[in-house]
Amino acid sequence: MLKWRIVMDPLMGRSLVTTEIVKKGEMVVEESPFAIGPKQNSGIVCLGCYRDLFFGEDGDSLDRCERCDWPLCSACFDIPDHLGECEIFTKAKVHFAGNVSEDGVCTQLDCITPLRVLLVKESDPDRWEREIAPMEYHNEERRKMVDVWNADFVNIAQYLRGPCRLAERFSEDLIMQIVGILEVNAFEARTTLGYALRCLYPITGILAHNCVPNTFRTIHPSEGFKIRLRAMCNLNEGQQLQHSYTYTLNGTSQRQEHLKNGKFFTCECKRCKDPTELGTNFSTFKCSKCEEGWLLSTNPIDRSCYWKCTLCTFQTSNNAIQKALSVMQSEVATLQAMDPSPQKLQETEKLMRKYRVVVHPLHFIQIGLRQNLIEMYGRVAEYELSELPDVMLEHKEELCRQVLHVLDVFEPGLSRTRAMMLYELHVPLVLLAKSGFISGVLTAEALKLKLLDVIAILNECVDILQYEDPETQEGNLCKVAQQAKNQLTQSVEGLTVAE
Ligand SMILES: C[S@@+](CC[C@H](N)C(=O)[O-])C[C@H]1O[C@@H](n2cnc3c(N)ncnc32)[C@H](O)[C@@H]1O
Repeated sequence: MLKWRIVMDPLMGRSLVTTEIVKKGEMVVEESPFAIGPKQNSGIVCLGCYRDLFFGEDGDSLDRCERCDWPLCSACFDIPDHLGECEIFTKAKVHFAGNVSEDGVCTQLDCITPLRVLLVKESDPDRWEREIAPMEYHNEERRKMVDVWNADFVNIAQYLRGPCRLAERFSEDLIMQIVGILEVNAFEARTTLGYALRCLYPITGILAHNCVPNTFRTIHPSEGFKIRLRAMCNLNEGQQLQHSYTYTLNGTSQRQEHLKNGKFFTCECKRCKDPTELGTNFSTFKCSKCEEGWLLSTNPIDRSCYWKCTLCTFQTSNNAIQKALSVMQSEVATLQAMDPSPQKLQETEKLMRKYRVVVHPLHFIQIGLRQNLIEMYGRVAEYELSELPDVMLEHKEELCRQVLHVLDVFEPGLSRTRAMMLYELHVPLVLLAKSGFISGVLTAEALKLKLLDVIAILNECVDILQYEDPETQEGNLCKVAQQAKNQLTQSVEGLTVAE
């Protein structure tokens, strides 16, 4: 029996609920994509493997399909995904110009994924009617975004119907419906080499959004981009299945904006409505008047709200807060654009100190900076693991624990980000335990207990990552974490023998 069924809600439209109790980690949905293709606004990519391709200014490139001359690397010359559009482009003699805009976008490729959906619709009309036609596409709201709508209309609908000679097969309305369906419902996936693409899944696409999701998905590039949806925690019968359409480690105003502009709704989940973001203070500012109190939004889902101090009478407009946030975000973005280096690490520490007087220590800006630091400690020159003194290892440990603290609230249970953080955490813990033992601060018994704690941490990491495609970066990390766990287990056994 299926573990899900579709229900209708006047506010959310269709969503999925469980038909039985589902245990943490249990699979709820498994399906193959209806269609896959390049992301909207991508650069020039291979239409088979999505790797970036180099095209000269005059459109010169070796990576062109021999038949239609559209971008295709030599390894993908006979890939089935490309055959449909290849035939159309060849017949219509539409030349791929190879132009990219200043920001690196190749608009000529925007038509590919909608065209692939159109071709599957033609070959399997029943499946289209059953699975894709009922999907939401928010035409009314999309039309109001005049520039984007017009660009899609010209670059996709008119391009396919005009130069590609498909006017008799596909109407403008149908093409624009598919453009909307892809925007609202498609998932981003990565190939085994890490190149991005988008995939449209009929069932998984029905999932409702929540800023604290209760499911997690793995997409398997080595199995034709099959998707598997699992329970992140134990679920009751009849419980709505939810995942996050947005980045959970963004603050409420950022998540709200992304959902409004990209998915056309206002999220009214518990987390969004709570000014403290479930007690984490993920969007909380410091009061600039009394310095002791915290500034909290009076209504986080209303852009015209104001912010009030928890201790004094100070209040300020949401506009003022958003301006302060965008200044901080652009400072952070400048820093993030730098290649990892000792200078970048030091500047990140400096920025974190600077913001201490502006926002709560667990504010999302601070958590983002911590994530950057965690990645750099142990990996950049002068801060390599062998060079880190205990005090810096303790600092890395603390950074990891703070990120894990917010993840406990926003992604409770089986979360990929949590697994990555646990892996990062295990490194300073092992090194600190060993240096404590060598310096005589820790007895062999105390060392053993510490290493057993680390084994438990790696165990949880492997437990989460075991579901990933072994050919992906995450799947690879699972193997590495498993090896680290085995080595530590051996060390602990060795310790026991020595006692
Ligand atoms: C990926 S679709 C989900 C399936 C869709 N409800 C349907 O009937 O096909 C995303 C759309 O569902 C609605 N939706 C999903 N989660 C929602 C939520 N938490 N609150 C309000 N609307 C939501 C929004 O209209 C959103 O654009």
